[in-house]
This record gives sequence, structure tokens and C-alpha cells, in this order.
Amino acid sequence: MARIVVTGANGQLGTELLRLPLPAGWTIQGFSRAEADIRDPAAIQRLVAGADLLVNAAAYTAVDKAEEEADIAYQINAEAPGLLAAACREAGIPMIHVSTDYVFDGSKADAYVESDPVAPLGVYGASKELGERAVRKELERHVILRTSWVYAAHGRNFVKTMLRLGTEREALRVVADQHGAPTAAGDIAAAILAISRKLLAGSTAYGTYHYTAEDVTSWHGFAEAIFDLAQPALGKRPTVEAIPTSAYPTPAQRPANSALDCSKVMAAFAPPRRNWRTALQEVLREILASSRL
Ligand SMILES: NC(=O)C1=CN([C@@H]2O[C@H](COP(=O)(O)OP(=O)(O)OC[C@H]3O[C@@H](n4cnc5c(N)ncnc54)[C@H](OP(=O)(O)O)[C@@H]3O)[C@@H](O)[C@H]2O)C=CC1
Ligand SMILES: Cc1cn([C@H]2C[C@H](O)[C@@H](COP(=O)(O)OP(=O)(O)O[C@H]3O[C@@H](C)C(=O)[C@@H](O)[C@H]3O)O2)c(=O)[nH]c1=O
Repeated sequence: MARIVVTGANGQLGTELLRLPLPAGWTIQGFSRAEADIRDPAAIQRLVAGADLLVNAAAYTAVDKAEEEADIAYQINAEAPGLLAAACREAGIPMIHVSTDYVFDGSKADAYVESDPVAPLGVYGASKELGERAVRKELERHVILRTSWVYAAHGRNFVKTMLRLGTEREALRVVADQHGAPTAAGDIAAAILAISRKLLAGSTAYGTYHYTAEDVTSWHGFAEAIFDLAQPALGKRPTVEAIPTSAYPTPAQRPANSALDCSKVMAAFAPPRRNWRTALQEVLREILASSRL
């Protein structure tokens, strides 16, 4: 028997967590922002009451907007995770907190390992990095799971943006000098379930981990793959020009290298893990079947 509680239940990851097939006797209860704002101490008490484990899937994820809404981004991504972690400590339960590749500056040549120094380039990354620190400070029994380039059928993401732009335009321009692993929210949810099972069975492998899909591409390579796979359903295919970051100015700077080495999580928890193209095929089928653009 286990009762898992999830914040940010209406987000990409929250939605996928609530769709998971569960082991017998397990329940997952999701709380949307309307049901439990993670900045509200009273809401936090409701979240942890009777829970065996808390997954924090709530976050402020608008990377560019965060540059002008820094206060809100810090409240949600930096301060609230500390409040959640403190409440978990008092309730005697572990917490799985989700973080991002954007805590790194992307200057490393190889994939980042967990012990590499963080150096976020923008407000979103900086707020998430402070959130990690707050969780580590407040709660020993934590797993911080950094992931990257998340997409799903539900919610806002690069895949759906590309599909929408691809129906509106003949030609798109997409940056080819930022590299990372597109990761399906459903795969992260399955990994979180695998980690939860081990933690609730007595594993003490707490700490910070990287989890993404296998293999790395660029945003341009990701866009090409999306249109290769979606072309039969869309009936058309835009051209996708590979451009440098300098040709696509954005308010927030993004890391050039977002690749995360996932050996540590595989050794400790052996979660399921797929190539990003395999997962993309599945999610695209779902998006195109439901025309949820
Ligand atoms: N998206 C990505 O590409 C990546 C995400 N991550 C991390 O993964 C995690 C999940 O991200 P993802 O599912 O994509 O994010 P989404 O933006 O899809 O979902 C986040 C959810 O958090 C909710 N939320 C925002 N503020 C609060 C609040 N104060 N209290 C309660 N809920 C709140 C949002 O509610 P509402 O809908 O009302 O705004 C939304 O439903 C986050 O920690 C994110 O930082 C890591 C790497 C990449
Ligand atoms: C729409 C578009 C974007 N781009 C570029 C801009 C940017 O460098 C890159 C990705 O754009 P987006 O703004 O969709 O993605 P972005 O919001 O930066 O995605 C990030 O979200 C946060 C929450 C994370 O934690 C990260 O892991 C990452 O997934 O693609 C183009 O080059 N052409 C385009 O037409």
C-alpha cells in the first residue's frame, strides 16, 4: 500500500503521472494549482497529510517570460520547493523533485554529470537551481531528478509549437547549435514510478540524478524528426532551415550543450529508458490522433 501525492497535476508531467498504471494497492492523487498552490503553507499541509511520498511536478516553466517575472519564478521554483521539502521532513516522507538541464551553462564538451558545477544562464535556470538547494537543505530523503526538453500530448511544448507553425508556414528556422535530449513526459513519469517503488521498498539512494531519453540532437534535428514522422498525417512538410542561436534572439539565453549523463540513475534505480525518436513516435501518434495542437 502506498499513497503518492503529485503537485502541478495539470502540467505535462503531472498529467502523465496520473495516467500511470500502478502496482496493486497504490494510489496517486494529483493536485492542480487551483487545488494546492505550492506557495501556500496551508495547501502544503493538505498535500502531505496521509501521503507516503510527494512528487513535485509543479513549476514556473515559461523560460523567456521568467526574465520579466523573476519574482514569481523564484517564488514557485526556488522558495516553494523548500517549503514542500520542510513539510515532507516534518511528515517523515521522502520527496521527488524535478529539475532541469538549464541549471548548467552548456559550455561543457561532454554530457553533464550530477557533480558538475551549475551556472544557469537565465532566471528560470537560476530559480530551479535555488529550488534544488532548498530541497537539499530541508530534506535528507530527497531525489532531485534533472531532465530536459520535455514534451507530451497534453500541455505546451516544442513539438506542438512546431506542428502548429508547420501548418501555418512553408518554411521554419530552428537553431542547430543547442544540443540536448528531447524527453517524453510519460517516460519521466515511468522513471519516477520506478524510483518511488525503490524508495518505498527501503532504498536509501537519495540525492541528485539525471534522467533523459537516450541519444542527443539539436532543436533543429528535433524539428526535422517531428516533420518526418508527422508528414503523412499533416499532408505537407515545411522546410526547416538550420540557423545559429545568434539568428534567433530570445530574452533568455539557453545552454548550447544540455546533454545529461544518466549513468547514475540507471545504476541506482534502473528506470525504463528509451531513445528519444521511439518516444517521439508514440507521442506524435497521440497528438495527431486527437488533433491537440
Ligand atoms: N517543460 C520542460 O521542457 C522541462 C521541464 N522540466 C521540469 O519538469 C517539471 C515538470 O514540468 P512540465 O510538466 O513540463 O511543466 P508544465 O508547465 O507543463 O506544468 C507545470 C504545472 O505547475 C503548475 N504550477 C505553476 N505554479 C504553481 C503553483 N504556484 N502551485 C501549484 N502548481 C503550480 C502549473 O499550473 P498552471 O497550468 O495553472 O500554470 C502547471 O500545471 C518542472 O519542475 C520543470 O521545471 C525540466 C526540464 C524540461
Ligand atoms: C519556436 C522556435 C524556437 N526556436 C528555438 C528557441 C530555443 O532556442 C529553442 C527551444 O525553444 P522553446 O522556447 O520551445 O523551448 P524552451 O522553453 O527553452 O525549453 C526549455 O523549457 C524549460 C522549461 C526546460 O527546462 C528546458 O529543458 C527546455 O525544454 O528553439 C527556433 O529556433 N525556432 C522556432 O521557430
